Amino acid sequence: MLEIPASGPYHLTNVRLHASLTPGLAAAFDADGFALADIAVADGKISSIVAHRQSNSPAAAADLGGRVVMPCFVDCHTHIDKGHIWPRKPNPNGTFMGALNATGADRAARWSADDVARRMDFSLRSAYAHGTRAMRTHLDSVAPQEEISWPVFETIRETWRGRIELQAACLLGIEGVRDRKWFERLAKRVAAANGVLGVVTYMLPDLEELLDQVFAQAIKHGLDLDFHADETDDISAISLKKIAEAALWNGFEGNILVGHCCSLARQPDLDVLDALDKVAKARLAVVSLPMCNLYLQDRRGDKTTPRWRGVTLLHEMKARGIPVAVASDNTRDPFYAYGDLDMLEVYRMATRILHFDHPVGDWPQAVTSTPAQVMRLDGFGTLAAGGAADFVVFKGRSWTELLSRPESDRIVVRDGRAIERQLPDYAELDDLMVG
Ligand SMILES: Nc1ccnc(=O)[nH]1
Repeated sequence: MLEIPASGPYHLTNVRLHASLTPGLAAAFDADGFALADIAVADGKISSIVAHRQSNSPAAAADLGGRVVMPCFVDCHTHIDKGHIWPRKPNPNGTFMGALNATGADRAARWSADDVARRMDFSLRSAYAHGTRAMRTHLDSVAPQEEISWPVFETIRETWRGRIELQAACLLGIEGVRDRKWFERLAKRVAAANGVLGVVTYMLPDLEELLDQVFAQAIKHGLDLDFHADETDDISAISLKKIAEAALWNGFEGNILVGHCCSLARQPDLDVLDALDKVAKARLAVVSLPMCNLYLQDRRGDKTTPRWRGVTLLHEMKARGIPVAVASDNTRDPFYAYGDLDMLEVYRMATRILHFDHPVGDWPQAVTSTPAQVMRLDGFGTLAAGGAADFVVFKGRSWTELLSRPESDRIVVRDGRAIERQLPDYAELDDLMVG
């Protein structure tokens, strides 16, 4: 069995690395983007990565036999304030409206600071064990929840610093911006927590004015933006384009991440081209949530069969240079009954749902370096000499091996050492699920 040395510097030899994740590596990459390499680790950092040479590996090196090694994951769109409430608040019919109503009722009745903190910690332990290094969560910020969840988040972010870098974005329907005084207070609260300003956009008559308010607050406080947009099959939902237009006419210079954008995949080609031109020009980044949207979209709650996948047009976006990511989204809550914040599962499912293959190209960046850039996390999501020795050692030696099994026996290395990767037991949350 492979053991990562528990002390001192060490070498890993015969490691399979992907071209898209190892920018500095000069090696003969194969058609799948892989090359064999040798990695040296010292003092929690990668001291060197070189192309594998049979002849001059140090005698004491651990031979990985061609296993794939990837940098730790970056999960840029989650909802760990909602996570794991399913047992006490299931979605009665699996639809989006069912999810909104169930979550709203559970939030009002149950989301005390202790409840939110314990479920968040559970989620973070799972993500950490699976190999996630950084995460952005949305925090439901409909009054009075913002006063409960943001202080909990700030405490947990400190507790987890160094294991998972945490960011938070506020989440509310954009109609909430109509209460200007309250929204200005919320923006100030978000700024005080060094957070990200977020809203859910849909086609309201005053959408443009409301977007201007959101941009004005982001500019005033120097905040990045994070939207939930067009999470629907309704082709008249074009708020992604409206966000791009608002970014352009407000001259916004911060980072903007837009999630979901499901309706775009249903729109006529000319409308799509127009929207994507604007998205590229406004330098928006887009995250698709393939597991949650496969579950939630095209479900009518009437025992009919879904006919489309719910994901947005990531290939067309990437071809235009728009930064694109995939992420976990919800876990075991009314929006998605499953999930464990395992970014390998997200990547595996995305490969099937979104065709991240044949060729794989640089799609692995969608769960690593691209979300890291959107989140302004320098050096995260790549493997490079001088960078942190934060990586995941898989059993698989190829894409077909890596993406066929759950890889429950992966080794997660943080600061050069293999971590204990025990997943939390669901029973820990049982007392929160009664009543
Ligand atoms: N997909 C989602 C939309 C809104 N809120 C959520 O938690 N999830």
